[in-house]
Amino acid sequence: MTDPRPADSRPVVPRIAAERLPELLRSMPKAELHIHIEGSLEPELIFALAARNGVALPYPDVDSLRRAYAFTNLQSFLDIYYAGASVLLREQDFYDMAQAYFRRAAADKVVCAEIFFDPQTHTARGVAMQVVIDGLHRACVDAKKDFGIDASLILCFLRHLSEEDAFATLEAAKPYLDRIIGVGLDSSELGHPPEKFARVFAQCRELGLHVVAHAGEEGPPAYIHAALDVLHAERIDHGVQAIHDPALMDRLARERIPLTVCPLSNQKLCVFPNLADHNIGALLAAGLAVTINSDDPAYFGGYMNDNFLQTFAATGLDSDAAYQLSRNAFEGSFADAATKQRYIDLLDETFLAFAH
Ligand code: HPA
Ligand SMILES: [Zn+2]
Repeated sequence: MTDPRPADSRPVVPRIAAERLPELLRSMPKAELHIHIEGSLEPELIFALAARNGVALPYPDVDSLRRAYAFTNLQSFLDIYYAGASVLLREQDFYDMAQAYFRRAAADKVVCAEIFFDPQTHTARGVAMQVVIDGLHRACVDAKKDFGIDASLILCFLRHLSEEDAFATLEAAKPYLDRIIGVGLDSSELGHPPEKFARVFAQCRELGLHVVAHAGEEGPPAYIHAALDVLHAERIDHGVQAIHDPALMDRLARERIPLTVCPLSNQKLCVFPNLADHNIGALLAAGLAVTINSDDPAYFGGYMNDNFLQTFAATGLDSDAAYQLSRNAFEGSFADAATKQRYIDLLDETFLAFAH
C-alpha cells in the first residue's frame, strides 16, 4: 500500500476504504476541545431540573422547547442557551449535567475532554462560583473513574459583559484555580473584539492558566489576529473566517495553531448555508491544525460522532483526514507530552486494526 502523505513527522498509517469510514469514525479515539457544558443540557434534563428546583420555563413541554431550536445566527442561539441554563442552581445540577455529557462522550470514544463553562451565567443569578466549580469538578473526577475520560475545565468569560465583570469573575475563581486548566472567551462575538479583555487575559497568563478564545466564528479575521497577538491564545475556537485572510492562513499553518472547528454548530447558526459548503476541507488542505468538536451538542443536533459522520458524508473527507483531525486534537490538547503520546498510540492502533 502506498502512502501519499509527505515524509514529515507523521507516522505511516493505513488508508481505510470508504465503506468502512463510518465505522472507523465511530470507533477512533477522540479529544473534544470545544464543548460548552451548558450547551450539553438536553431539553429532557432542562425540564427535570426545572421541576426539581421549582423554576418556571417559558415553554410548556420538551417538544415545544425543541421546536424553538431554529436559529438564524449566534445571538438567536445564545438567547435560548442562557434561558436553558437558568434551571441550574445546585451543585448536583452541575454534576448531573456534566455526567450526562461524559456518558454521551464516552459512547463516542472521547478519551480527553476540555470543557468550557460560563460562570457569569450562573453567578449573575446568585449561584456561587463554588457551587458551579464543585459540581463540574466532581463530575470531571468521576469521568475518569466511570468512563475513562481525562476531563478538565476551562473558564470562559462572556464577552458581551464588561472587563470589570470579567475581572470580578477571575477574582471569584481564584480560590479554585487548581481545578481549572485555562480560560476562554465566548458569547456574542461581533462588536466585542478580543482587545476588550487584554488586561484580564494578561493576568490569567500570569496566573499560569492556558488561554483560548472564540474568534472568527462570525467575526472577521482581525479578531483572530487579536486573539493571537493581544490575548496570546494558544488555540482558536472556530476560526473558520480565517479563510478570508491568506496571510493569516499562512500564519495559522506555520505556527500549527489548533482551530477547534464545530461543523454542526456552523450549519445550525447559518455560518455556512449547508454542511457541504463548510470550508473544513480547505482549512485542512492549507495545512491548518483543524479539529472537530460539538460546541453545544444538545442545541445543534449532535455530539462528536454526529459531527464527524455528517461532516465526512457531506464533504467527502477521507480516512487520512480522519486521522489528521483526531491527531490534531490530541496534539492541541493541554495534556502532558506522555499523555498525548498515549492518545496517539491509541489512534495508531485503531487505524492498524482497521487495515486488517
Ligand atoms: O458557538 C458559540 N459561540 C460563542 N459563544 C458560545 N457560547 C456557547 N456556544 C457558543
Ligand atoms: Zn463555542
